Amino acid sequence: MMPRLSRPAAREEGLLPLTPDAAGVQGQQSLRIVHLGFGAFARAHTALYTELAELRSQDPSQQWRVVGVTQRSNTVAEQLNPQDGLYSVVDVGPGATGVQLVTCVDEVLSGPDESDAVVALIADPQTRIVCLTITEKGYRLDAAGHGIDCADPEIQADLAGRAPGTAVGQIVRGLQLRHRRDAGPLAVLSCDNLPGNGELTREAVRSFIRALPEDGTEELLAGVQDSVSFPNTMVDRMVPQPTAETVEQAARALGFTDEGAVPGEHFTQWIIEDDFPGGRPQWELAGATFSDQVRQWEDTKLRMLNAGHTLLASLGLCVGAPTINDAVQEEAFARACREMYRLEVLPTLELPQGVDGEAYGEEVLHRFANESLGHTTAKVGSDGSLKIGPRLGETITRCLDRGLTPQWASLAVGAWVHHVLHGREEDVADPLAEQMRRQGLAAEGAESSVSEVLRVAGLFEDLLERDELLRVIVEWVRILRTGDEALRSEIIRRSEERSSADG
Ligand SMILES: NC(=O)c1ccc[n+]([C@@H]2O[C@H](COP(=O)([O-])OP(=O)(O)OC[C@H]3O[C@@H](n4cnc5c(N)ncnc54)[C@H](O)[C@@H]3O)[C@@H](O)[C@H]2O)c1
Ligand SMILES: O=P(O)(O)OC[C@@H](O)[C@@H](O)[C@H](O)[C@H](O)CO
Repeated sequence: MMPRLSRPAAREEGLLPLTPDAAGVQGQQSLRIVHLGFGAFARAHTALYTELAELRSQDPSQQWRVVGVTQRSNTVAEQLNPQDGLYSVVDVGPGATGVQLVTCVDEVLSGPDESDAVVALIADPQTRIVCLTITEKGYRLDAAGHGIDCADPEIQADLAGRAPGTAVGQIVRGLQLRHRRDAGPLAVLSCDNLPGNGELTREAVRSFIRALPEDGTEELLAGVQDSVSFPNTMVDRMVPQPTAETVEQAARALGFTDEGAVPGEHFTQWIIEDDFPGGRPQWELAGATFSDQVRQWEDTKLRMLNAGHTLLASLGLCVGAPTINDAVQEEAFARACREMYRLEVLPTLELPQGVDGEAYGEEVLHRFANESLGHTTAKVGSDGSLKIGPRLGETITRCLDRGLTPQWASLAVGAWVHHVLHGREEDVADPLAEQMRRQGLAAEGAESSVSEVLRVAGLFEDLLERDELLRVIVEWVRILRTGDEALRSEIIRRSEERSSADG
């Protein structure tokens, strides 16, 4: 049997250098990143950038270490802690360069079970950055997205003073303690796929503080204003969930069993606002770009890549395509994606300087076709009630404002609604799944059924007053009801109709 990965074993095999003391590096100051939501993406992207930056840094006086925090299940803690925090990232698909061992993680704490320890770490002066990859739903925002949802029972329990169970609760309790101790400045860095993720996290934190029942909230708000930054950032790397094959690939490369190995496509990008008052790793050495055009990058990525992902995942779920690669191999679905980019997204998008929108779209489609990735339509298509707005809302609004019918973006919405209403119940992964289906199916007629699902999801409420949007979504849902072949032919027919109109 292959031995389990650990620091002593890896050192013995020459995978790790000797300990810092033995290597003679004196006076190192270890600074800390606390990463809330230490799932697959955090390990294959953000922590990997820290690892590579540390490896390439010429500055031995500072060393950055990461403590991961699980939020819901303790699987990652159970995988990484017996390995002394070590794990590997397996590059898969075109351009893959192999397996990278990540050594910068000290430990993984359990958010649910060790909440007080998490708060204490956030408050520790050596902690300079709190990162988040907690998924869209982890922010527990109100329907308008302007702050936390004070009606959420978990938020209420955190506000009432229990050891905090939500990510925003953990951050605020940590900031409270930090403020009392005068522990110095901090950056809170949301790396989730949300537009304006930094601003949105700032608002979540501020609204939580405002809702606290205790005294001293004004002072804390002022402290946050003075010493806590919330940089916006765009993150990009397709990271599917690890499988047994990932563990096997890592084992072949390392000679150890790595229960925490994660896969990722070779492509990776990170654009960040440079606002880290307590310092930061030299992530630029690992390929990150510090830019004042983060908003344009975020919009481009969300409205092109993530919207395309949502379109393909929803269509794939409707026709039984298990992966994004399977979905994009379907000529009709790839066409739908291209048409959405060409006719609806690009004409209404402000691209970052120097980016060619058409080439960006083609590259994204090429990345979707990575057959080694196994990115499932189930995972990408999950939580549609929270993802559709940030990915498709802006495109739909801007098209309607210009008098254009956003029929391809509406196909993504229609396919998702169809899946919610008629997919196998166990396949609809969404916090509102049960309510959307029950109320949607109880409504009389296709139109009411679709608008009921969208209403429960809090999507496009103001836009639905414009008949055009509801009409086109309902049309797609009707086509989807008639079967997969009818759907494919209708997509091809409409795209050809459009091409001949253009030509
Ligand atoms: N996987 C990717 O390709 C990718 C790429 C770019 C950005 N991201 C961002 O990273 C996020 C996580 O993706 P992942 O691949 O790591 O997923 P994952 O399922 O591996 O991990 C999700 C993490 O979020 C936490 N989480 C889930 N629900 C939560 C909740 N209600 N409250 C608090 N925490 C919660 C989990 O505990 C876990 O740590 C995505 O939602 C996205 O915003 C992912
Ligand atoms: O991670 P989610 O669930 O927010 O979205 C699923 C995918 O669209 C997403 O993770 C992409 O793979 C990623 O954004 C690529 O950078």
